[in-house]
Amino acid sequence: MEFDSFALAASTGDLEVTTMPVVRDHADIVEFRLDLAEDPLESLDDYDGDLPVLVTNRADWEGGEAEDDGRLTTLEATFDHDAVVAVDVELAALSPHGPKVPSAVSLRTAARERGLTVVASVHNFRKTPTMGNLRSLLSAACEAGDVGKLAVTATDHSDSLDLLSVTHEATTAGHRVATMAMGEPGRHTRAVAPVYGSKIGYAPPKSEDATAPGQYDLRTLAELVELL
Ligand SMILES: O=C1C[C@@](O)(C(=O)O)C[C@@H](O)[C@@H]1O
Repeated sequence: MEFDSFALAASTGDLEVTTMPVVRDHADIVEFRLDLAEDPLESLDDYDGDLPVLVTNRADWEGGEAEDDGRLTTLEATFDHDAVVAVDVELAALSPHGPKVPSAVSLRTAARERGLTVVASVHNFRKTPTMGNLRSLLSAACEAGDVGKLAVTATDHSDSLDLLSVTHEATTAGHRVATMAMGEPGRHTRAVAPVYGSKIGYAPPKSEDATAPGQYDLRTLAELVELL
């Protein structure tokens, strides 16, 4: 999957949601959060749905539940599954001389050898960095992956405007990006960022199963994006 146009991801730790009508009607892809699943590899083996899968095994140091021990091995073990078309890897794990050990550079090579799309992601659960930092983070993510993803926390609307501006700039420069502001003041960016070029939206099938702060449920986000 190339993510040349907007794709809506049903974000979940439970692949069984793919049988729900709301998911079948509105999702283009499933983001399978391995770190939120009971037995991720077994669930993937049992998966025979039609939706392609983006795999994520979010590190505990980046807001997820996965500890470094075995995290990348589990992630890479999903690559042989036919439904898996894309993988999310944290930018901090991809910098060859970065602080994060183990490094995910060889996992990225393995993903590309199998034709998977690599989403290089950056999250900030505390704040929205300054414009200059947003720009450099997003451009580093675009350099490291096929899609550069930036999820920050907005504390007011000007944070949201900054995020939308860098989304627009990067898209105009020819990059594929996925952006969103987490938290209540940034919520609308989930619907609006696609207008400025963001290529992936994330939403839980049911709002009580949100995988990040401020997410709309899948049906609501689908309707908002469609309307805009
Ligand atoms: O990185 C992202 C985006 C996200 O954090 C969000 O804000 O919707 C949700 C995560 O599941 C996903 O991996």
